[in-house]
Amino acid sequence: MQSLNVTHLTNVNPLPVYNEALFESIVNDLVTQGFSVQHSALPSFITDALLSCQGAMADSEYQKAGIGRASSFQHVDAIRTDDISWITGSTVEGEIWLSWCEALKTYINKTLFMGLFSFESHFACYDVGAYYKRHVDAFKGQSNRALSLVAYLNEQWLESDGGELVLYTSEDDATGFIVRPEKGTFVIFLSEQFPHEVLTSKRQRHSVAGWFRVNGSINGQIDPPR
Ligand SMILES: O=C(O)CCC(=O)C(=O)O
Ligand SMILES: [Fe+2]
Repeated sequence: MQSLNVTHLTNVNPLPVYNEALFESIVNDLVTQGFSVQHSALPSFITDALLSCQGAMADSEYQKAGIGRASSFQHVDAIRTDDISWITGSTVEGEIWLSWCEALKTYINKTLFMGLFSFESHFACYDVGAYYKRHVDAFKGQSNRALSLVAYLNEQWLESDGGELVLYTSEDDATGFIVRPEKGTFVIFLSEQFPHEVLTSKRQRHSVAGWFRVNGSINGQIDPPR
C-alpha cells in the first residue's frame, strides 16, 4: 500500500482522509453511553504526527497547567501537576491533528446536531509523581466545553506505570472505567457529565487533551474562553 505523504494533507480542511466507521462507532457510543473508549484506534498517521510534534518540543515549550479560565485561572498543585503546551496548528503535524478533529466535529454535528463550534487542544506531560485529581471539564451553564477528547502517546504502558484515566459515569460513581494511557488509545466524553481523574503516574506520561466547544459568543466578543 502506498504510504501517506503528509505534505499532501496540509492546508486541507476538513481532512478528506478519515475513517468514517471509526467516527460512526464514536457517535454510537456517545448516543448509548455518553462516552467512547477507543483502544488502539487513533489512525496511525495521526498518532505519528502527534508523536513527531511532541518529540520535537523543548521542555521550555511546556507551561505548568492550571485550573479555571481567563481571570479565574490559577495553579493548584493539590489538584493537578501536569505541564501543557497548546497546539496552534503552526506545524504540519499540529495541522494534521486539528484537521482530523475538525472532520470528527463535522461528523458529530451532522449526526448528533451538537452544534460544536470550535476545538482547542494541548499536549500534556505528566512527570513521575504527577496526577490530576477527580474533576469535571465543564460545569453546567458555566463553560462552553461540550465534548472532551484525550489521546495517548505512550508505548507499552504497563499496569505498574500507574497514570490511568479513571472515568466515572456519574457524581455517585466511585469505581469508574479505567483506561491505560497506551499509544493510539483515545477517549471522548460529554464534558459536563463525566467526572474523571488521572492517577499518579510512575513514568513520564504523554497525551493530548482537547475540547469541542459550542459557540459562546457574547457582547460582540467572538467565542471567548470560559
Ligand atoms: O490525560 C488524561 O487522561 C485526562 C486529562 C484531563 O482530565 C484534562 O486535561 O482535563
Ligand atoms: Fe479533564
